[in-house]
Amino acid sequence: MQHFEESVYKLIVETSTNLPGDVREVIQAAQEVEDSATRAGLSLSTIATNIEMAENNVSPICQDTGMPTFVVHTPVGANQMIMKSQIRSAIARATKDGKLRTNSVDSLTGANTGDNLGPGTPVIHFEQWEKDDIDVRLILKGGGCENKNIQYSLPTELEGLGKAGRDLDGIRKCIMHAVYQAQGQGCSAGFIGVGIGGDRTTGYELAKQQLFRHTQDTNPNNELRQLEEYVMENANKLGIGTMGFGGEVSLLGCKVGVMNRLPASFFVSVAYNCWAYRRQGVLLNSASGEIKEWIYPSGTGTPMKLKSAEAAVEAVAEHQEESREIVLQTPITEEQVRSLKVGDIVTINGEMHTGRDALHKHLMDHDAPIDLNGAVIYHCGPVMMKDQAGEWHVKAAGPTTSSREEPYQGTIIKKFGIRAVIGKGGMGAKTLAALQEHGAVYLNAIGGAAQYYARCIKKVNGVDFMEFGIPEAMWHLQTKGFTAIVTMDAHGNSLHANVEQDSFAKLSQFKDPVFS
Ligand SMILES: O=C(O)C[C@H](O)C(=O)O
Ligand code: SF4
Repeated sequence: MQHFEESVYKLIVETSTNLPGDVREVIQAAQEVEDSATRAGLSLSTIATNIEMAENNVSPICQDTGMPTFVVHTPVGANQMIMKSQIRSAIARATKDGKLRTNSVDSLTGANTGDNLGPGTPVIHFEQWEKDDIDVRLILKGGGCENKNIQYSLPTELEGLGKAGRDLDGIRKCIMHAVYQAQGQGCSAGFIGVGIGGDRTTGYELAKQQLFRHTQDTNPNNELRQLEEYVMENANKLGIGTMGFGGEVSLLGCKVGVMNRLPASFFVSVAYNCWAYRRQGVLLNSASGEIKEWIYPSGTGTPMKLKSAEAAVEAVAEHQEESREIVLQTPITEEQVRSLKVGDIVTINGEMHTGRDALHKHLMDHDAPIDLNGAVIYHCGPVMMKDQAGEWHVKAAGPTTSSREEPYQGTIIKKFGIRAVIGKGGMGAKTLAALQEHGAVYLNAIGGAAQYYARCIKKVNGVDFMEFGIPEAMWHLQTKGFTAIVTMDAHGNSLHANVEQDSFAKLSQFKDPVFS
């Protein structure tokens, strides 16, 4: 087993940096369906570029490298304690090498352990099997899509869909609702794993297990196969689209599993995974620990179709009446911001500042360490590495879900004179009102495009609040050519509110029984 740790390290690096071939195929099919001269089309081409960049740079596809979750099958007699300790070492090494973000945080104090190790992280499930080899599978599922998981207890009443009973049709309604409620916030278009039955814990486990299936497989259970096909055909009629921008493709995959339940309970558990569907596996020789084969097709065999960023932006600006291309230099003035409208594609040059949960909470009752008048705040928790000269470099830096900052954002815009907030998934009514009152905009960046945005960051000018940990610190970043779309403007318009309303109206077409 002398190679076991090295093999697990290779598995982690591959999973984080090279999206598997079967996942790429599905994203390519979505690109075919979606009109490229739309916001959704632009997002998909950015995603395609990002996938290629991650592979070439051997760097994280998305800065949120998720909760590392291993499922290991071992022959009888294999020493699971040694494997566990070597998996932990491989995780720490991959973190040190910038292949994983420091993602393990003390739930009570917020302290980051700095190496992805801590109570409950990483997650490792062992199973014994009759075979001689060791099968190690890993999924890196990020926090934003994890927040969009949902569990239903049947029977229940679902908004837009009515009663969902304890039968296949009730399950169907839950799944349609699950896709609707995620909107674009889990970086749609997504993949869902569904677990029918079990208890609250095993139901979610079953749902997550489905995400280990091959994207092109067929469910051996005939009823579930029909259900999967139904969902794939109909969920895309909701019109949520990539990043929740509206569009033809909202869901890329649906896999359903079933297990027994207690007479009193009937759970339908849904695990929502973003497009950055990072899962891979290796079959290892149990004597040496060397890799015998990879379990899912390598991404390298399925290159993404690329379009230059300029061409993609121009196509949208040319074909969408409401979209203009605008370049802004920071600091931004109130007048500049008030001239922007939903649909505009904005390119930012100059300094921006990262800030997420810890910073927003802090700024509510403290001063900022720098002048934020006219500033751009970027909801982002990057992957950072320090070189030998002590200089910081950005390894991955896509946006995080903005809605978590909804309780604070309006107050902070007002208090510090911030003119633009960049994030993903949109924000709520309170922020929209603050944008209008104080003169600011919300810009939606493409979730998961962490390499694409890292390339726009030319220099790290400084950092404050390192005590919050790397993802939560306030990084001052010098950017050039950072492009995002205005989805909430200073005139009370919100693309997110519109798409949510439209998709809600569409949801009710799935009210009538299908499987009865
Ligand atoms: O934590 C992050 O950087 C992103 C997160 O996965 C999210 O989708 O909000
Ligand atoms: S930012 Fe988006 S792509 Fe990245 S982990 Fe979160 S949900 Fe997934």
